[in-house]
Amino acid sequence: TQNCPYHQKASRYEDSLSGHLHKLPTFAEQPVSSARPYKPLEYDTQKCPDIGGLESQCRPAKDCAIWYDDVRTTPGTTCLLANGIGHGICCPDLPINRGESLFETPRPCKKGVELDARFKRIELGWVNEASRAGRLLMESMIESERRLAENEITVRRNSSRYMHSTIFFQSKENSVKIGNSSLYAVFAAQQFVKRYRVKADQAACILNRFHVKDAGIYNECPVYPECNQEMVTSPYRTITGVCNNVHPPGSVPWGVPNTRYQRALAPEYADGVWEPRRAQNGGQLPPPRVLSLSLIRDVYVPSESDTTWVMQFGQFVDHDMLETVESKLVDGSAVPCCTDGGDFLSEENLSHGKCIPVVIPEDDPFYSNFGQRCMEFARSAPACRSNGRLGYVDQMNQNTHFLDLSAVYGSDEELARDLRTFKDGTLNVTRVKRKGKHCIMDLPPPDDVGPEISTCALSKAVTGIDPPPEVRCFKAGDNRINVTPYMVASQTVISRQHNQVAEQLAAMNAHWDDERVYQETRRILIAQWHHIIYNEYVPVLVGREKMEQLGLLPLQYGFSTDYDARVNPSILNEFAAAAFRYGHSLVPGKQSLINRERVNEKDLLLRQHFFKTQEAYPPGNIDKLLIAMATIPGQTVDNVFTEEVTNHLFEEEGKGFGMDLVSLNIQRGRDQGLPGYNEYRVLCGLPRAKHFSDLLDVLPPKVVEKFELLYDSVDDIDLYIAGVSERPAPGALVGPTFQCIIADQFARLKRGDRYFYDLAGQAGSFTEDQLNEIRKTSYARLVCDNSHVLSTQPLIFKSVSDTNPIVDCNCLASIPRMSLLPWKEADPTSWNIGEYEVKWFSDCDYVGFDIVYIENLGPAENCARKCIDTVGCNAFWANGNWCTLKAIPKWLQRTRHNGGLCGLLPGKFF
Ligand code: HEM
Ligand SMILES: [Ca+2]
Repeated sequence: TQNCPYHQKASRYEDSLSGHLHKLPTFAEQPVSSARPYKPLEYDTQKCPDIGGLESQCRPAKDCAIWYDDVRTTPGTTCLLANGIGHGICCPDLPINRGESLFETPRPCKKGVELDARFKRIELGWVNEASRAGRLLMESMIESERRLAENEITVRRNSSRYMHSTIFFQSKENSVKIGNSSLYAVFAAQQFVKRYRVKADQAACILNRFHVKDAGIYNECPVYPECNQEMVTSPYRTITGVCNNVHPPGSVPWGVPNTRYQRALAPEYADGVWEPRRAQNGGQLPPPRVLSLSLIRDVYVPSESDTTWVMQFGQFVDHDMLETVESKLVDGSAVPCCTDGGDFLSEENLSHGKCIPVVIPEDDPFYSNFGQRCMEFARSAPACRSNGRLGYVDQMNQNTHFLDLSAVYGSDEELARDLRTFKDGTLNVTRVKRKGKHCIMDLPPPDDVGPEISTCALSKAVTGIDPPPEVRCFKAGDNRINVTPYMVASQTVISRQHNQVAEQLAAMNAHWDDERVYQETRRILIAQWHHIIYNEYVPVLVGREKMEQLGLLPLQYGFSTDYDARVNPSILNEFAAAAFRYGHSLVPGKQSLINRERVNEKDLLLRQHFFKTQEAYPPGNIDKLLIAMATIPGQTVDNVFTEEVTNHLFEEEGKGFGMDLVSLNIQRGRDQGLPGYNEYRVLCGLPRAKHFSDLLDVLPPKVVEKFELLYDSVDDIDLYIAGVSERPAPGALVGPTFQCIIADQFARLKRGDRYFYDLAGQAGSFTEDQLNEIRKTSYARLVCDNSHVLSTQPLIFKSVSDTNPIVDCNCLASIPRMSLLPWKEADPTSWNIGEYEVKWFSDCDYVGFDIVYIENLGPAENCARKCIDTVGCNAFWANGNWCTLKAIPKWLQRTRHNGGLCGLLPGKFF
């Protein structure tokens, strides 16, 4: 029907398939295996201007994403594709990647640091003693946790702390176990440095000499399977990412869940082990909340070229790459770090060490209205000592580090199974019944945890109506899917895409079972995901030149050979705790519903919609959220944040205040041991600042002024606050320091991923035809194909402009769609007309071979008759094995579904 184009769309891959088989391909369904190198199509008669001295050609917009800034400022770069039917953009070929070297892994013994003479020889006895003391501390920690419970100091359901810890940082049982048991080694190391007065910058070097086992310290690291031949040669990545990097037996594999973040720089813990950093003068650093208050709030600084999708896609990618394990009580519940009334816990109860609450100043212009002095903050959990030696704390990632859509498929086998239907390779969904004239499509499946985590509906107090009973939290590969309505909409698009591709693959390859369809679909989706990230998203974030420098540019044709088994793909601690949180500066205070006429129907105030999924259900709302993200300008990365996250993060209904995300970010950086901003300037090639005024090269004067006021030394400045405040680097969304950290990370995720989508000669490599189809992917196309937005601009991260105008989703010239035809596999059980070699077996022993002719004889009976008349039928393919098959009826069965195609065996039998 007219109102429901989706039903017509559902068969789109078949359409393009039949197009290939029966008629000449239209311009839009360009033949599989597009030209190489990029050859302008004949109809592109228009002359394109030179761009930056380079010759340019008219292409679909997605092939110009990386040039967009240049294109926008060069006149005459809009062009017509396909005999004037589709809108295109003129841009040059991409430059050749350079692929410069990545950050070096820091070593336990710092260059230039002399060990004190008394540490030249240390006996194991010292460590044993420290280990005993550490064990006592551990016992006392467990004791104080018991006291907390006795005194009924717990995290109250529905409080913002509950949302932060139990819902946002939902930790899996084994992650909590690893985190808690790893504390033995942490306490032992802390006791050691304390007792023997080891200087912080020597601690790692000295501790590294001791094996935890020798010191009698409990250390439980998960045991990983060895990589067998099947894992090494599988075309599909494992769900956990294990054996992506083929690890030597007994070692800890890279990139798998519950392994540590790596570091670009050695940490700066005050004690060299786990104590948060202190100021250079030995005193306290400025309280995070004071720094946060120095930021500018709620001044809307719209981006002149980006859409809100840049923010939202970033968060989605973030949820693929990482989720830090937060410390939990030994029983797995949230750690309370303040009283429910917002005061500090008394000394006695504080002693368990998992907390470093954020101090709220007495005169806080906001929180003082609510009598709040203490903001909850539990430390990130320590990772196990995977190298078996003592040392400083590293934090751990609960997700697969790889870009593998783990936010959709799950990072562990159990969850991955829960998300599947095990029918036709599809994922579970919520089917919303059809109401009214809207076409309602599937939503992600409900989380079946039950009412314990039932904060997903807005109460009557906010909406004036009782929450409808069907409202549930959604379930996905990452638990943070429910964090905002935009996030739900983003995940919805990908889960619909999975099911569409699966449906088409299954139809095309009837002989594939559920597992095969699921894995092939997952492989295609992850490849599309990679292409969007490196072709559309990373360019916006770090700019073309930085991409070229680090080898991040996607190829226009052919294969890459960039995989390097020595590159550790793991997420950098600096990336997780600071750089990739750049996105918080882009978060808008409201999310909106905008209809197809581009009329804003409704604003959702963020504070009311954290972990509320109610708005995802009404028919058409997902579309309206998707349109809003493509329509509303994004923001700039700067020191301007919305109050919705700096005062009202995870606000409990009716309280009037929530948490402050900027304070959490700064505190998290200290919690995870990040050195100061100045160190990262040096790492990233900026001069080390000696005075505050040296910061003016990349920071605005107003910011430098504030830093000078608040920090005692330039070396004290926290990475996060300075990083977001930097002026954007040329061509980039972020400043040079975040740009350098983010680019290094995306280079690792490319070079260190054996299943990266454009690699040649790897187990997971695509054929060239397949790869060229994947390259047709754009984010706009995925949004178009999995919603009813009906029209959009082709570069969805970029605002609508003359160069990037809104086009109809059906316009395949402007927003191409990949064809799945190269995934059509010859089905050995469904014969096509032609000649086949048949192996002969006598009771399954090989006796020889013959040629079989398949021809079309009409109905199956004819076939059987001819068989008997001419040659007789003796053997055929069954269940994937060549075997004798003497009975004619089975032969009939095999031919029947082929509508009269029949195998004829000339002459020779046994
Ligand atoms: C409404 C939008 C968002 C909300 C409510 C939100 C909320 C949060 C919260 C509460 C944390 C944990 C803070 C802590 O205790 O350390 C966090 C961490 C983080 N956020 Fe966001 N965020 C949002 C958007 C974004 C965006 C747009 C990006 C990136 C483009 C992003 C990247 C990150 C990263 C990388 C972390 C670290 C996560 C971890 O270590 O597990 N966030 N966010
Ligand atoms: Ca992942």
